Amino acid sequence: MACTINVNLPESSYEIQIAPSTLDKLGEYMSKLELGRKVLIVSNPTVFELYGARVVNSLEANNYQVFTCILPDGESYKNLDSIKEIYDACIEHRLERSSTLVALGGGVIGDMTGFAAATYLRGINFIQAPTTLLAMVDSSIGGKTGVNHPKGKNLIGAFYQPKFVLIDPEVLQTLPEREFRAGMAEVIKYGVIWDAEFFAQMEASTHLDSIKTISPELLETIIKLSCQAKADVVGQDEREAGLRAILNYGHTIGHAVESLTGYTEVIHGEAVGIGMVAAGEMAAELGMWTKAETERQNHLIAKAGLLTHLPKINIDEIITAIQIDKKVRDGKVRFILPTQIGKVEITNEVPTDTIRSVLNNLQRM
Ligand SMILES: NC(=O)c1ccc[n+]([C@@H]2O[C@H](COP(=O)([O-])OP(=O)(O)OC[C@H]3O[C@@H](n4cnc5c(N)ncnc54)[C@H](O)[C@@H]3O)[C@@H](O)[C@H]2O)c1
Ligand SMILES: O=C(O)C(=O)C[C@@H](O)[C@H](O)[C@H](O)COP(=O)(O)O
Ligand SMILES: [Zn+2]
Repeated sequence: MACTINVNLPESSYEIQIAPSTLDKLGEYMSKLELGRKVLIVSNPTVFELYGARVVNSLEANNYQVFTCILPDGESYKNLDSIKEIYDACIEHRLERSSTLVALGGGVIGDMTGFAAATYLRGINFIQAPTTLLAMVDSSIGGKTGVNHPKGKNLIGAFYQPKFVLIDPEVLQTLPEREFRAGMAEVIKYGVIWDAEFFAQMEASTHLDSIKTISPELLETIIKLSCQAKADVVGQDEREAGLRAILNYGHTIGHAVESLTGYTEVIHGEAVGIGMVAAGEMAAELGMWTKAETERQNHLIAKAGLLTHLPKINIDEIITAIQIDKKVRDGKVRFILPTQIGKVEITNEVPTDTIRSVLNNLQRM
């Protein structure tokens, strides 16, 4: 299944390499870029125990001097304290401008490592080695890096691109099923916002809800088409001046749900699934697409084993939380809403009554 996808950008194009056992080739890939000899691997105990030795061996075999920074596991550690731990390790090991940070883990590790790389010495090299489905198909690509603030998701960050992304799909075999399903939410997102054919292919498939039973061919397609969709969008609008906002489909309500449930009860991908259901229902209320299309979308989300109703959260708190969404303009919350499977639009404003009634209905389900 080896394949290369290019992320074409004005100043910092790079490759996404997808191949089995590719983690063992990280050192080799790095050598081609003529980077400095010092490398700091940023990971967490869960992932490092499983895959750290392979990455260390590959780097050492290519004459890199390797250091590690192992952060606690979990979204609740995606904060500035963890970034300070990365800076401390960089300083302790005298990392230089030519040195490299390697993010080995899911989206939490990837977002934090990218932010530390963007800011340490005003910018050093970084590489994404994603180990969750979500990180492979979404967070490792496109250069959105950052951390959460107690008041909301990803409020502090920078756009900063990796030198390359190395995807070894075999590592998904150890991923907990819940995390696999969460990744499927971002995969389904690409079908709704960008690729109707891909959506239909998933609709016609079975076993979308388990890494143990999904067919290897479908998994391969899912990773490739998702990476391609993300690369296409980011290639047209690196810094979210316009088009890129479509990648935020489902995230306005999703981020509020995630933060209001303390980042553990509902994890990112699950919250995005609920957010897509809410956005689809809003679009139907506003006559932007049909009820039948909403049901097609919701059916696929449910088939991937994801929640389609809103957990018990105070709806006023959700309405308040969405006011700090990054798409807010002139104080108005803007939503990405679908017009048909494969197409979405950014709205100017959705009446608060519509938001409230959709959320109420989703909670009663
Ligand atoms: N930058 C972006 O464009 C972007 C896009 C989407 C999501 N995100 C961010 O990504 C984060 C979510 O990332 P995530 O879903 O990868 O969660 P995560 O990073 O928390 O990883 C999920 C869990 O899986 C474990 N894990 C990772 N790989 C494993 C493997 N191969 N085997 C066994 N266990 C493994 C991790 O230790 C963790 O416990 C959120 O913070 C979200 O905001 C960023
Ligand atoms: O890459 C993007 O652009 C996205 O919006 C991808 C999202 O899946 C991701 O969760 C992103 O981190 C959300 O961005 P934010 O700007 O709303 O924090
Ligand atoms: Zn996301």
